[in-house]
Amino acid sequence: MLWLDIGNSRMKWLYGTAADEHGGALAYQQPDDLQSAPIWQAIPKGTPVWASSVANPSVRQAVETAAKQIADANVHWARSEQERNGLRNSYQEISRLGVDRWMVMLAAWQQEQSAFVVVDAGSAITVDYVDGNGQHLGGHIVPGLNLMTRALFSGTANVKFNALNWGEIGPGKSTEQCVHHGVFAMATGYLEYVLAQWPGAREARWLITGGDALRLQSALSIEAEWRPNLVIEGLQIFAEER
Ligand SMILES: Nc1ncnc2c1ncn2[C@@H]1O[C@H](COP(=O)(O)OP(=O)(O)O)[C@@H](O)[C@H]1O
Ligand SMILES: CC(C)(COP(=O)(O)O)[C@@H](O)C(=O)NCCC(=O)O
Ligand SMILES: [K+]
Repeated sequence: MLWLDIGNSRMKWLYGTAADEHGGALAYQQPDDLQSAPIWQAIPKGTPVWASSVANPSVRQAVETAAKQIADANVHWARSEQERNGLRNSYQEISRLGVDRWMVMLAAWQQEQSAFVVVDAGSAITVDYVDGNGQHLGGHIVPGLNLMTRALFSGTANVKFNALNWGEIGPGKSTEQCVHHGVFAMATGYLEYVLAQWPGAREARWLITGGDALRLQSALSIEAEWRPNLVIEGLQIFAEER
């Protein structure tokens, strides 16, 4: 089985048999970039593929084409649901909830069976709160570290630079430092706000995933369990019983 987690910045994969398990990630600009992922050449022809995607339909199309042409494989797409295994979606319009958010909640709920907050720090930072009965209480969507930085780059004339270096929040003494420290303070300060203001959040278990998870985890005042493959773990639950 090949498992794919397709976000707005990167495709992450896990190919698994007990004897042979490997994972990887590829950042993409254009949908077709994903056709060059090395995983397509690495899997046996006809391998079943399960995927969660929050990218646009042309990305889905590119993935289906690569799977078919290179690996003769069909792709099964996960979707958000009203209820599964006692976990209940709070959205009125079920399918509007990002499927990656549903996947991480499924994985977290299976493990915890008690109240949890799950943070997915990718292109966007999503935070979802589930109570001890499996009821999704709702969540937040805010821009991630990269997106916040790019918003500054695109909306100002003199704030532009390359290397990205997160982790500090003190006063900066260069454009790079001022942006890095400030944006990191926004993200961590925001999460501390959720922790302090959502009733019961401090008593809940916290889990964190996504490309910026480790950086944020180390800055949080609450212990959040780092689970790098949480979307794929949810996908495996989704694929189990249909
Ligand atoms: N090679 C990379 N390309 C893009 N983002 C990266 C890369 N390595 C780490 N990141 C960080 O990961 C974040 C994106 O996380 P990820 O979980 O891959 O996003 P998404 O699921 O939205 O595709 C960015 O904010 C960035 O800081
Ligand atoms: C919020 C998201 C953009 C996060 O995507 P990501 O950062 O993982 O690329 C994605 O879950 C999404 O497109 N959600 C749909 C809107 C919603 O969940 O309400
Ligand atoms: K996310």
